[in-house]
Amino acid sequence: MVRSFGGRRVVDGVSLTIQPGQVTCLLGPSGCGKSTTLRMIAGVEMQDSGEIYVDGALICDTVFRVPPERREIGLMFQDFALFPHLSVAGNVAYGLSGTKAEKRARVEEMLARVRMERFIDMFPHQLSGGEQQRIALARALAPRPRIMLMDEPFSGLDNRLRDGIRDETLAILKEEDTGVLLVTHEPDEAMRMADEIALMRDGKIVQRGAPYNVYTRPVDRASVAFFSDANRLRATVEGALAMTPFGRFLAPGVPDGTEVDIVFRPQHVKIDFDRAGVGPGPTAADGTAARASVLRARFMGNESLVEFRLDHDGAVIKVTVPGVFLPQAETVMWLRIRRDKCFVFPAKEGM
Ligand SMILES: Nc1ncnc2c1ncn2[C@@H]1O[C@H](COP(=O)(O)OP(=O)(O)OP(=O)(O)O)[C@@H](O)[C@H]1O
Repeated sequence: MVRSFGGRRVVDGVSLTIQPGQVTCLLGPSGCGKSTTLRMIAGVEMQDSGEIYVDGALICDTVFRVPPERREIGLMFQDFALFPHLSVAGNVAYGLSGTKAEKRARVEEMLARVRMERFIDMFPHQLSGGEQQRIALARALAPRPRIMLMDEPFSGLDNRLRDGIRDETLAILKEEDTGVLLVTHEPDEAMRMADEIALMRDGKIVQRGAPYNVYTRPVDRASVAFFSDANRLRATVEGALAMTPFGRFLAPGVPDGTEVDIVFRPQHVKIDFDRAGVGPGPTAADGTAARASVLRARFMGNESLVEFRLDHDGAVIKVTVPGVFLPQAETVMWLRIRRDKCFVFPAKEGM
């Protein structure tokens, strides 16, 4: 699908398949086109080109268009948007067809599913944020949508509530066997919820896969950096090898003279104390140790973040260590990088 605003391609050739019972997370930084993609699928935004199918049936191309309310798509957005003048029962019944008794039965079933039966005659303003969120889920699922579209549905909730509600929501969606497309800019949320992550940047999906694969086999440096802090060493390739203070890295197929970035996460750096100016010897798993001095160290709760300055070229390397580790500034130490956790990417200008 493609959608441009003012000559800028905000969604640029996005193609997605959502499977029943599976949660696909469209993950990316603010403004990359996630919501616009979702809005086109929902039918509240028209694509410039592209087609949308539900269960093999065309629901929208640039000529033909099933209206949003007939797409059998459930929607859930950040602000819940419950109807304030309708009771909980009225909200959940909205969008249901059938006799009064059938509607009532489905409302009761859905409220039981979200453990909100007691609230059936209350009004939205009498409910907490978490309770409203559950009603919004019940309302969206009541008509048995074939796909659920969720746009940052948990971002209005406070942190402590969020994890619990996320897990509950996920369990209910799985029970209902609904296919879900969930938009989020939070990697943690995507890792927690997704069967598949579609990583989006500048209107394009740059990578798709199970959370583990997207995290451990990123396609470029920006993808590494999107999930966590990322360290970078820039090096020039000679004879398919990139020389760094941490030893040589393989750069197969990269022409001589090309610059590459060696990228690694702070949790994959090992620290050793200096022993009379000597560090640990080189190993196949961790390469060569490089001398560095502590710039600053901060306690982060579960871990400590220590920033080092490399003797070699003054580059700053971030290292996380579980628990409390707060060495004094200027302490000399030796750093090694876990070789199996490093990525070698072509260097990009300005990055
Ligand atoms: N109706 C519109 N008119 C003009 N520009 C728009 C319109 N809707 C979206 N845009 C622009 O398209 C880009 C993508 O917006 P979109 O809301 O899809 O991003 P997003 O990835 O969902 O971001 P966020 O997480 O901040 O919601 C933004 O730069 C936005 O300003």
